[in-house]
Amino acid sequence: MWKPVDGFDLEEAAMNAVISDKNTYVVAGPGAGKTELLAQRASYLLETNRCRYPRKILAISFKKDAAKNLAARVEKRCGKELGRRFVSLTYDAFAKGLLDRFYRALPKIYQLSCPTYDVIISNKDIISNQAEINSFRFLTLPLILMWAWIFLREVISAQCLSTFGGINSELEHRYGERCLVSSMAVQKLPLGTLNDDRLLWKAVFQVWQILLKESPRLTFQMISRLSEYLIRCNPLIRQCLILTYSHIFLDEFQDTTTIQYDLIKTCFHDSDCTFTAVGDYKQRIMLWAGADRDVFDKFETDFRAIKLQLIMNYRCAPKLIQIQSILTKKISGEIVNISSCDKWREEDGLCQIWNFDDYKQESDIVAKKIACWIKNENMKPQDICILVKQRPDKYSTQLIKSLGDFGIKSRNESLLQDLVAEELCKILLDIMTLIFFPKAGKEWIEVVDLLKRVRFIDFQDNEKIKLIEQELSNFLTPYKQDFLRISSSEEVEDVLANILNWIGQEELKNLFPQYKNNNYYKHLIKSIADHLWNNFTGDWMKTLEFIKGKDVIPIMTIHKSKGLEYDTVIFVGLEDSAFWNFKKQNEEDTCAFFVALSRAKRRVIFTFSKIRNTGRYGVLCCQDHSTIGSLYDMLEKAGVKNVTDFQNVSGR
Ligand SMILES: Nc1ncnc2c1ncn2[C@@H]1O[C@H](COP(=O)(O)OP(=O)(O)OP(=O)(O)O)[C@@H](O)[C@H]1O
Repeated sequence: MWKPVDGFDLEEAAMNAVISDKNTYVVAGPGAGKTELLAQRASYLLETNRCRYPRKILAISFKKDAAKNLAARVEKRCGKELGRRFVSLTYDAFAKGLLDRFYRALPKIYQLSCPTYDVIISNKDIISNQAEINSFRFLTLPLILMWAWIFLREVISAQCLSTFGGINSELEHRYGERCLVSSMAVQKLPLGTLNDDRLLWKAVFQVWQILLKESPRLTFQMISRLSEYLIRCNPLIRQCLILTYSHIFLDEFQDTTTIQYDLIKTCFHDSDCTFTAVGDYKQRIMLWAGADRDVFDKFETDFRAIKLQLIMNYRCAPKLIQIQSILTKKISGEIVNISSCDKWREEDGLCQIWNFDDYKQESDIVAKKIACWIKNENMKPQDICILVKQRPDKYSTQLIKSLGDFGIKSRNESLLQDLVAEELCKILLDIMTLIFFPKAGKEWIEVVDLLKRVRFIDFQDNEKIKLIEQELSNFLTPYKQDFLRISSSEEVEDVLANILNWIGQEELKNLFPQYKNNNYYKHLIKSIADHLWNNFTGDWMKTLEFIKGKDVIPIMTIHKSKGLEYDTVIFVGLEDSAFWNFKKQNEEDTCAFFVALSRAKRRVIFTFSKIRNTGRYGVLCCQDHSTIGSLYDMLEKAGVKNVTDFQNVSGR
């Protein structure tokens, strides 16, 4: 009989979800082991061949690093060989992969004019990029001053709507830019009338045509709509998908948007694929990005899915679970009795609010405290996380300096988190590590394994594997000198390109189809080179460790912290200006607060500073917390202590 892997004990409902042959959705709070449940289920399905060879499991997450972490967990639980049949992607990568492979199968009117297209990250750039192009046509004098350009841009941007694909002035008058861009992916394709508004439909259609046909540029939402359309129009492609994947996992299901749900439904509804979705209503923090409030109900109805609830919290200490229960009641009205795991004592867990006169005092004290913990509690920097609601640059610059004074490294993850999660980045960092430290065992195994896959070498063909190892060893030796001579980011890029040439760029792209888009591939190599060079301090090995996050305190937004966990979390700036939209999105911000609180295993500190440099150009602003008073009320109700006296903090 199959038993959970790696000595994990699963509560009854979790075990039922792991071995279920029905569509299920698991609703559970933070730290309940939802992600672990997916990893265990993957092991179960692969080890028992319930996921029948050669079919695979498709897991879909929101963030690149979440997809990567899940794949790593599965590989750890059931080994590399079986782990290859676990395909872990983000929603965006799944949709883009379909479009990139099958774009030719789209009906003519929605076909791309060429196979490569740029991805528009922000909706607002749908129009403003075009505005720039058009405006340059008007502004032929290169010497026009910058301020004039910024001013004109606003005006031109509005004008652009009328010139944009010949949209007439009536449309321009009737619909602002915002209305148009937010309507682009609202409907499934082909476009019909939007709320019977024929003119709006016409305008949206024209913008679609321009973005598809004239130097193609698409948002991920548009990519999802196109993928959904092409699957709907091509039953054979859908059949291929169904034959490839027998089981589908959906992580963080509470944040699924209607567009994403439509795509999944079109791909796999009424098939023999079995779904497992996991999520937590209280961690729904993507409403602003279109998360569908009814997604659990839709899923239950459409897929006749069975609901399972978990009651454990394996992550957090009991005192923190108590505080979370108070928030849970406020967010969902539920009174649930969550149990902690038995590694904790009843009194374990600490939550405090630290109050400061200004942000400099805050940085100074927080850095000292962290230095104390690292020294006295034997903690590693990566056991600690600094969270902010938004703009890590504004909220953490001073703190990074103060930590640096204690020799503690910290970094803003928003610049690196996604990049480091890229396969390409991992491959290059592994090879660079081997160049400087040929005995790095883990990296050696990873690179040899990659070469075996790229060169189609049987995993048991020891002779050929030896040859590959020799080839790798010969390749690495001269590169150390090349790196030591480097004096610019461009030169790093050249060396990286040489490494990739040696592996075989086309072969790599076949193995990782996400890199078939050449623009994206080149952009990635450039970003990796820039980050390596910008963080180079004279010692390449140290630079590599920094990029990998070794001995570095991560600083990130709450959104980036989803799914992650740390011994200690310090949330900087529990203040009105950080939660600037609290009145309008009270529910979502309260959920965000809940996510922040629940990332900590043992200790969570919230800071409040009376003065902070949050104004434009770093202008000092007085801070308040009356608007987010309900968050303070909850903490007070949970008995969380306010600390104002830091006299005895030494840090040394
Ligand atoms: N059955 C289990 N026994 C012991 N530890 C577990 C078990 N399941 C999960 N854990 C541990 O608990 C922690 C939280 O697990 P996991 O990340 O899977 O939770 P989650 O429900 O996905 O959390 P969140 O929604 O807050 O991101 C991890 O450190 C994981 O290794």
